[in-house]
Amino acid sequence: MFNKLKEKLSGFTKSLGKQIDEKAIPVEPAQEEESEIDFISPSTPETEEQLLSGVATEIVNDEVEPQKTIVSDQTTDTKDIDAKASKSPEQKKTGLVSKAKALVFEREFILDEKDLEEPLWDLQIALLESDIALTVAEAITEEVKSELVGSRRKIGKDTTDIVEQALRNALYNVMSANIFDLDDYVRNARKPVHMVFVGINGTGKTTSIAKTAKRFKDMGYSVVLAAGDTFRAGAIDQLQIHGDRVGVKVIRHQEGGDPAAVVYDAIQYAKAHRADIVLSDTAGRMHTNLNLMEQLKKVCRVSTPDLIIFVDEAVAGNDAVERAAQFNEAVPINGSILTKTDADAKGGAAISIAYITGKPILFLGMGQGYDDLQKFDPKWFVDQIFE
Ligand SMILES: Nc1nc2c(ncn2[C@@H]2O[C@H](COP(=O)(O)OP(=O)(O)OP(=O)(O)O)[C@@H](O)[C@H]2O)c(=O)[nH]1
Repeated sequence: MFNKLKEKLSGFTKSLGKQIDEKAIPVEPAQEEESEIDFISPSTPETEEQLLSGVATEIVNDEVEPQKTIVSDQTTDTKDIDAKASKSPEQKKTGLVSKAKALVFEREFILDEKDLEEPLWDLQIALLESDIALTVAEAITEEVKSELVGSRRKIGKDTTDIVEQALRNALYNVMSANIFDLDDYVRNARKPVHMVFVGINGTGKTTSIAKTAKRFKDMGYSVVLAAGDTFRAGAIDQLQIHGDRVGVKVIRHQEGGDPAAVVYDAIQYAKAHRADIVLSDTAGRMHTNLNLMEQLKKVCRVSTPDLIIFVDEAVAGNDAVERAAQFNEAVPINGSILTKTDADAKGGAAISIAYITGKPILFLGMGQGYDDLQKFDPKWFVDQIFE
C-alpha cells in the first residue's frame, strides 16, 4: 500500500535531513552548565578549587541524602556512597568536564525560506506525481514550510526525525477535515438510519455496501439493503447475492423500475420491522451524465437520506477526487469510501479527497473480502505511510 508515495516522502526526508545536518551548528551550553564549565576554566585558578569543592560537596550531598535510608539495610550501598564521597578533586573535575563536553556537542539549526525553496519544490513535485491534487500539495508544502522555517531547533542524532514530524503533521492536517465518527452518529441517530451510496460504475460501490452492512450487522444492528440500481442489468441480482452472503434482507423491484420507489419500500420495510439501518445502492453514473445525475438528485430528494456516501477507487487518483467534488455539488455528500487502497501505490486520492470535498473519508476498502473495510483514521493513515 502506497509504496511509491512512501519512497518519495522518504527521499525528501533524507535529503532535507542531510541539508539540516550540514547547516546545524554546535550550541552554547545552557546557563546552568556554563557556570560549571567556569569552575574548571584555567582563567580562574585561585577560585577553581574552592568552587569545585563547593559544587562537589553539593553533588555528594545530593547523592548521599536520598540513600541514607537504604544504607541501614543494604550494606553494599554504603561502599558506593563512600566511594563517591571520597572522589578526589581531580575525579570530580573530570566528571564535570565530560558533562560540559556532552553539552557542547548538542547542535541546533535555523532554516530560512531560501534553504527550503528547492526541497519544497521537490516535495511538491513528488506529491503531484503521487496524484495528490495541486491545492492539497500546496497546502502540505505550506504546512511543512511554516513548521520548519524560522524557529530555532535543537537536533539529536537523527535530523530526518524533524523533517518526518513536519511531514506527518502536514499530512494529518490536510486529511482530518471535518472528522466525523459514523459509529457515534449511527448510535445516536433516530432509526432507521438511511444511507445512500453514490458513485460511478465498477469502483466497488456494491461491494462496499455489503462490507458496510456486515460491519454494522456484526455490531449488532439490523440492516436492510435497497437494490436501487435498477439501471444496470444484473445489478439487482449482484446485490441480492451480497445480501444473502452477509445475511441481510434485500428489497428489490424489477430491472428498469423507479429507484426512488425501491428505496421508499426499503425504508417502509425497515420501519415496519424496526430495522436500524437502510443502505441504498444506486446506479453507477458518470458525473458528466446530466440525466442520470438528475435522477440521482430525485432519489436523494424523495428518500431524504440521513447520509449520502460517495464511493470511488483510490487507484483512480485525481480522477476520483474530481468526481467526488462534482458529486458533492450535485447531491451534497457527507463522506467518502475509498476502495482498492490495497492496490494503490500512490495514495493521492486518500490524501486529497477530504480536503477537496471538505467531507471526511469514512472507510477504506482494503481487499475483496467482506471484512476488508478499515474505518478511516488520519493518524492511522499517516502511520502507514511512515511505517
Ligand atoms: N482489491 C480490491 N478490490 C475491490 C475492493 N472493493 C471492491 N473491489 C472489487 O472491485 C470490483 C467491482 O466492485 P463492485 O462492487 O461490483 O463495483 P460497483 O461499483 O458496484 O460496480 P457497478 O455494479 O458496475 O456499479 C469487484 O471485483 C470487487 O471485488 C477493494 O477494496 N479492494
